[in-house]
Amino acid sequence: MYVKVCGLKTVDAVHAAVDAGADAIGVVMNENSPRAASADVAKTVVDAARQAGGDRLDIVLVVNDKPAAEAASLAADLGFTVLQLHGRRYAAEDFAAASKVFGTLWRATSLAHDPPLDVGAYGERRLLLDAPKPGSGERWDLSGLADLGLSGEWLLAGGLNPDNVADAIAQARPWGVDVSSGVESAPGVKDLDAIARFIAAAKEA
Ligand SMILES: O=C(O)c1ccccc1N[C@@H]1O[C@H](COP(=O)(O)O)[C@@H](O)[C@H]1O
Repeated sequence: MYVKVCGLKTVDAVHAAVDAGADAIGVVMNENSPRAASADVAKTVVDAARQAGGDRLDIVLVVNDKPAAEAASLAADLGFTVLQLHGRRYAAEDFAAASKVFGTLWRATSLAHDPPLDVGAYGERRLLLDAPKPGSGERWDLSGLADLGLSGEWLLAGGLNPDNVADAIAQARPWGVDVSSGVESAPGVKDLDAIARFIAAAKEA
């Protein structure tokens, strides 16, 4: 099981995730998020992630409030390896614009937005299915997901935590999982022990 831990802002959190076996870490650069990282913080996290995780770790910039081409330039300038364009504001033409500037794109969406469900529909490398409110920590209805016939490299997100991730995997059968609020002690503050527990639970599922 591929595991991404999102919303990291500190070097300690990067080390906790990498040491526990995370496959990807995410940094949110979204003004209204409790996890919003400045450019300086993002650069520090990216450098620590590169050093700790080497080439095997995906280092993901997450945005949902910036024009796609601007987000792509930011991802390139700061040294990210993946750009996650999150939410319904990003249409196929936004992915086309971003791909001129930056190589690896992920599309994050919600079933509530009735998106195309085939991975790569907008030229993205991976698809992430999230709750309607990104980064809210709210659970959403996973029943029926396994019947949608999703295939390929898609990640489940939204309201996951160390205690529910194994059940969520059994129910939805994703290729990977993604967590943010569920490994925090307060909004924007990562709980290093919860990060390790989440990764262990997902990998054992
Ligand atoms: O975390 C945020 O604040 C955020 C802001 C804008 C776009 C996406 C954001 N987070 C993404 O939401 C998923 C699920 O979060 P949670 O586990 O339910 O809190 C997270 O993996 C991020 O990719």
